[in-house]
Amino acid sequence: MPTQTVALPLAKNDVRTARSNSPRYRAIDQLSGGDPAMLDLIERGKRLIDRGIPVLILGETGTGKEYLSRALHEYSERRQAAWVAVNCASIPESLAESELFGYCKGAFSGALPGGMKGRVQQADGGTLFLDEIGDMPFALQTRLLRVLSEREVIPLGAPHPVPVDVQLICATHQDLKTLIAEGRFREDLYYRIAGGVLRLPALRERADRRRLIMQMIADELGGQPDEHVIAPAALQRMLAYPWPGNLRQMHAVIRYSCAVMNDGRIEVRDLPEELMQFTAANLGHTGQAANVRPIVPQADAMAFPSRQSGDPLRDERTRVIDALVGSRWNISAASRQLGMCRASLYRKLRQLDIPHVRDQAMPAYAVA
Ligand SMILES: Nc1ncnc2c1ncn2[C@@H]1O[C@H](COP(=O)(O)OP(=O)(O)OP(=O)(O)O)[C@@H](O)[C@H]1O
Repeated sequence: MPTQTVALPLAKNDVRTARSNSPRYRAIDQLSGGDPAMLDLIERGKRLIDRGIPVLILGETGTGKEYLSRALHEYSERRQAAWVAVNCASIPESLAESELFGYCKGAFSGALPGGMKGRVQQADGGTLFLDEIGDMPFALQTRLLRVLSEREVIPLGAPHPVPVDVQLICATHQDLKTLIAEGRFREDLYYRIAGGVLRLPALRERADRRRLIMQMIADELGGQPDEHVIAPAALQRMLAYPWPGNLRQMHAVIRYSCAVMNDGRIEVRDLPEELMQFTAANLGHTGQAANVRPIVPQADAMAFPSRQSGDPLRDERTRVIDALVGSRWNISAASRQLGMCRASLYRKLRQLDIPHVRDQAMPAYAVA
């Protein structure tokens, strides 16, 4: 199945030129681990895709917009033809027109002798994925609008238009309505590209995080999902973490953890720094608590006096809090996990300034 990505000479940040090294795309039905909003979105996407309706995928960075675009193409009747991705944010304005629409022999000095087919024409019969559409230069928006309404392109220097038939999928993390209000995005183009809008949920809002984590670990290690490959405290931390970088960040964390773990099991110490430093108590400060289901009454993190970095007791305190949160404050289970008796754990709580949950009006910890 042909796949093309833009590798513009001056594009410094088109990360997708690396796709050929790690193209682990998923089929459309594998994009959800059972999250109801995702299941609904997938069903709507499947119904839309072969109707000649342009699809607009919205979502925060790293929520899987490109994966969804690719999966929709693979599901569609156009799957035998090309899926051509263009990152509108990384096209230098001076090259944009020729890259997108192509040019004829001798169109300008420095042009390839035989001319060049533009990306739109390369996607003929298949799918054109315009990523970061909100960053498309205004002048180019006007040209694109014409292509979409006339269903033809005029390569630079060409005497006649060339008909094209593409399924258009656009994506952006930006609020296009705001860009329109600011005069940075054409309203008529918006209505042309937003035939069907699919809004991907942020990872912190998804109810299928546990299954996603297990599936990503299984993919990384090869094999079936298996909860034994991750310690409960490490899993709890991943479930409670707000994932500002969404699936991209989760994937990177899992790759890292699988690379550094010992004895085939991910422990808290195998998590990268941002998760090591994260304790559920941070939720009170990040404002993410609304997306996280509390296991104990919600709380003010100040209830647990925090220790500064460099404090030798800090790591131990984090480890103890994780065990307590992971066991839902079951002291016997937490002490077993920490390898100490119940009396020692109570002593530790006093030594590390961790008030027992029952002694607080509003204890601080939450898990997903
Ligand atoms: N369903 C999935 N399963 C596993 N990993 C995924 C999935 N979706 C996305 N990823 C991971 O997240 C990364 C980002 O995905 P993708 O490029 O589709 O997101 P995006 O929303 O288009 O990002 P951006 O807004 O930055 O362009 C992928 O490279 C992959 O590592």
